[in-house]
Formats: sequence, structure tokens, C-alpha cells
Amino acid sequence: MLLKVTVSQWCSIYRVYQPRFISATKMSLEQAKQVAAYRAVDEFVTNNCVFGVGSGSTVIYAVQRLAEKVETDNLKVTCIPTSFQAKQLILKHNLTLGELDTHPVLDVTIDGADEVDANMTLIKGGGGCLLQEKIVASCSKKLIVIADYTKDSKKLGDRYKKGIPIEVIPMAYVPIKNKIVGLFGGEIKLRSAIAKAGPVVTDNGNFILDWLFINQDLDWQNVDTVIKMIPGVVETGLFVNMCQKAYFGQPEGIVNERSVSSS
Ligand SMILES: O=C[C@H](O)[C@H](O)[C@H](O)COP(=O)(O)O
Repeated sequence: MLLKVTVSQWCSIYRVYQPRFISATKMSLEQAKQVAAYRAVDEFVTNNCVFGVGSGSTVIYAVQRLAEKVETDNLKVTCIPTSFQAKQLILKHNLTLGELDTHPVLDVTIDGADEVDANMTLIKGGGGCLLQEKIVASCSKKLIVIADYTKDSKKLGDRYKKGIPIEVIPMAYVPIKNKIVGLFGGEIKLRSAIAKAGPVVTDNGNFILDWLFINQDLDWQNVDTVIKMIPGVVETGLFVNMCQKAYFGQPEGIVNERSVSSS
């Protein structure tokens, strides 16, 4: 028997099932973040370690797991935050808060990423926290990335479409924008705030430019160096040769790993 469904019937079916589909997808994304975060914390947190706490939605699960382990295994861990958000998470979970003044060398930092390419080059800063993240990562013996499966890509720009974040001094954003486009092409947008009129202001009082690059085959180490030489640029969200290992949570709850040697 052929079942005839009219356009308006299709619309009703779509209206009923679409929210369920979205929430199932959202749930599997959250689950993917959680399994990746738990795995990384279980593998890298040891007693007496100095631990860098990254920023973003995936790191929330890492801090949850860390708090559990500190409690159950009676661990002593000093946590160095990479943002206001990270500091709040450390305090909320009653973990020991440290700073670079007293702990300039960290054993490990666990952080999220917006995209990880085949060479383990990262785009970070989708949440505006790239500067402190890069400082803390540069002081860490290891940088471990935790992410869901949507962040795993071959080339930068394959999956993350919002561009490379660049933190800049506010008075210089227009000339910086013109110089980067002149040097490497593409388009640059000043990031706008959502619950505030005007631009996003970072934890450090700066603006964020999002550079929508076109050429995916650029030498990212060189790009990073050249952009950082422009007066007024504070930091870029390109993390080149910094990350040793990445954990990608999958929708079905397993975790794929990639390390520098295996990429
Ligand atoms: O500025 C934000 C950070 O670089 C985050 O680590 C990055 O955006 C990934 O965040 P999420 O875990 O929320 O995807």
C-alpha cells in the first residue's frame, strides 16, 4: 500500500521530530566531550602535579573529573587557570588555585580546541581565551587537548568555519585587520558581543578579530610569527607544535587518540 503524505503532514512530522533530533545530537556531543575529558584526566593527573586548567565547555568535564579524583584518591594538585572561567571552575570545585608567579613550570595542561589538524596544529580562542591559554601552555611540559569528534580535521578550516581568532589592542584593530588581509588574503571580522552592544572584550581588556582565511595550505608557523610581528597584535589562536596529544570523544562514547608521533 502506498502511503501518501501531504506537504503539510510532512511539516507537522518535521515540527515534532526535529527538536528530538537536535537534542539527541547535542547529548551525543556532550557525551563525547565528557569521555574525552575523563580519559585525559585519568591518564595525566598525578599526585603533587601542577595542572593547567584550560577554558571552554569541554574543560568543565575535566575539572569535574579532577575534583572527583582529588577527593577519592586524596591527591594534591595545584591548578593554574587559563581564564576567568577556569579560575571560577577551580574555586567552585574547591581545588587548589595557583598562579604562574609561584608555579612557573606546569606538569601538564588539559585544554579544549576549536580544531585540530593532522599535524596537531590547533585553532583556539573560539571562546576568546587564547592569550592566557597560550601563556600557560607554553609553561607546561605537556599540552593535552580534549575535544568532541567535530574538532578532528585534516586541514585547518575543514571543519571550523569561524576563522582564526587574533587578540589585539583595541586602538589598532583596523590597521591590523588591513595588514593581515594584505599579507595573506581572506576576510577579517571584529568579534561582536552577544549580550552587550559592541565588540567582545577579552579577560585582558582586548578585542578579538576572527580571520576567515582562504588558503588552507599556509605554513602556520610562519603565519603565526608574521602576524605576531604586527604592532598591536597580542596573540593568535594558532597553536603550532605545542600539543602532544589529543583525545576526540566519539558519539558512541569511545575515545580516539592522536599524538604527535602518530599523526
Ligand atoms: O577560547 C576558548 C578556548 O580556546 C576553548 O578551549 C576552545 O574554544 C574550545 O572550546 P570548547 O571546549 O567549548 O569547544
